[in-house]
Amino acid sequence: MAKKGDIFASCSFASLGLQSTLCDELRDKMGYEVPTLVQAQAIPVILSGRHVLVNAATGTGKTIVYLVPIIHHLQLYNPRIGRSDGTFALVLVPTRELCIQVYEILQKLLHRFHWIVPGYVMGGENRSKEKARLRKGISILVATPGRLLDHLKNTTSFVHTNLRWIIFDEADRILELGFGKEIEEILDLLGSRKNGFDSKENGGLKHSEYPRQNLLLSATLNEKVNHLANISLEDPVMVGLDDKKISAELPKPSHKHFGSLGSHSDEESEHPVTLRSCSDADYNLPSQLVQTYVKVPCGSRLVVLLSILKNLFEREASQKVVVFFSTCDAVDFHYSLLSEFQWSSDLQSGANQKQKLVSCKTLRLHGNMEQEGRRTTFQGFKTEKSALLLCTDVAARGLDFPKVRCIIQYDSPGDASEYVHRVGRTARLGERGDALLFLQPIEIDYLQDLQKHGVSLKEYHLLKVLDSFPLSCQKHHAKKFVSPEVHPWVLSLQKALESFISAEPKMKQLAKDAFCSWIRAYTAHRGDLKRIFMVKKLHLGHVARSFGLKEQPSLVGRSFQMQKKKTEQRQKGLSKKRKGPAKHEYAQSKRRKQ
Ligand SMILES: Nc1ncnc2c1ncn2[C@@H]1O[C@H](COP(=O)(O)OP(=O)(O)OP(=O)(O)O)[C@@H](O)[C@H]1O
Repeated sequence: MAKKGDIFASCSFASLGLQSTLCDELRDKMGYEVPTLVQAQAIPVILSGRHVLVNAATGTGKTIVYLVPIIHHLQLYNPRIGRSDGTFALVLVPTRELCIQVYEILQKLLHRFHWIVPGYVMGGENRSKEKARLRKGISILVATPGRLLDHLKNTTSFVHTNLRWIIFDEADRILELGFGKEIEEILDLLGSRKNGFDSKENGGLKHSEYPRQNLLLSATLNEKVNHLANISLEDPVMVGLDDKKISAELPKPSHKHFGSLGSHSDEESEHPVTLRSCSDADYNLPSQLVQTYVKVPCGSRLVVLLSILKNLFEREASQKVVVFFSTCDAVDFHYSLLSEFQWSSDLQSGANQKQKLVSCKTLRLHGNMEQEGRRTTFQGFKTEKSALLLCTDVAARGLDFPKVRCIIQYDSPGDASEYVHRVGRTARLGERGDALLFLQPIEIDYLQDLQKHGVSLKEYHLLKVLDSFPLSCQKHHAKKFVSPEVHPWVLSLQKALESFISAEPKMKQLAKDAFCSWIRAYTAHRGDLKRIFMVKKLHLGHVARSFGLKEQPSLVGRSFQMQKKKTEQRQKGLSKKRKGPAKHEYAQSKRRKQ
């Protein structure tokens, strides 16, 4: 556990300038006694009306940073705001789950302020019901960008002439998912581009009497956020960014910015915001997070994953664990396998009784699931005391699942910022947490990539875990095995998995589909990471084994060869003229894939 003083400030919410009923609400309804450090730094600045960019570690309470000042101001409006006044604040988030999460926090915070109405619009929901809610009026609206743009264009009864705040939560992710164009259109439609703030009329839109205030928040920032900051923030204050992260190109100090403990410069500046590229900046990670990696040969990956999970839940039956995969198909395959695979325990205990290998409740979450299923999993994993969640990166950003003990990244994340957000689902608000990253021996240079961002990992003691499983028929304890591939436990479990999968047509199909999409995702690693995750170095037979397939199916081989050929052509620049659209398509498919 981190020390209290590393997370919480030594002041009260009231001392930040917040109205007393709201402070009572924070204490009584939310259980918050004092603000976190980032809340103490950012709330007074946001209350002052300045545009702000907040960069703070995962799980430090950034949601409250922007919601509370908005509620503070709205409850002071005299006469009280009503539903017919429409939307005053807009919170943009990258995923549906985050949309619901922010909305639920709002509901709690607004308990005593019933005249301020929260609401949300997002992909996957019923448009006409959303239209009806917008017609009635929503004071604080949480939205995913695509659906919001749809309503801005097509829902005439959506009143936003009083709009005062636009918040980009997980700003970098919104842009990475390819929503850049939508965001620019949204800013234009709302007349909220930089230099448009002071005019009362903009593009036919009547602005409220209050000046606009835009806020950007994330635990990681990238070059695209630079652009967004430049088009949406007017003379912003930086919270949580030290001089290392603000480009050295700028004359210093060029912005009002708060260092890690709130020191600030008073000089004003006309300079645009310039953040250092994420390729050379250190990331903020919770200091109490224990980070490890495990080096596993490709063909043993599946058995090692199952063994580690078995070990985790045997050591501590009541805990929550999240495993990240690169594709929806991989989530589905592992979910079915964990739910259905039963192993004869004669190898383990001498009794001939089949039982589930990992005995815990298993849930899955990915973007190809029906909205209702996504919602049920999301809510279920929040409330469960003990469960295993298998998911894609759709769960990597912003989601606040209480008491997650361990994060396993079975498939490597894209760039280092994704690593930071995935591991950020544990060790929140000073709690303890473990993170384990799977790497194949050929991928080990990824550690250097993380190191560049100040992230260093220790090696996980895999053999100790494998040795801990009783295999009565083998005397493996007497012998030391240096590689997991030849460990008797690994060999027998692999054999059992392969027999199970080959005997079950449904499982076999899931395994094949997962194999294909895993290869596609591996091929899609971008930029610098292609140097580490090289498809041509993969042994496809071993990849097949990692999906419990005895051999690489020929059909799969052909589709992979086609994929590989396309990639090689692209790398050689043969398809240069398709480069632009291809990038866009990648972003589109990324939104669907995760
Ligand atoms: N002042 C506070 N006192 C106690 N708990 C708090 C306080 N502020 C926030 N929390 C709790 O801290 C947890 C993390 O908050 P939140 O999800 O806003 O973090 P975050 O910084 O946005 O994380 P991420 O970067 O992962 O999105 C939540 O469970 C929230 O209820």
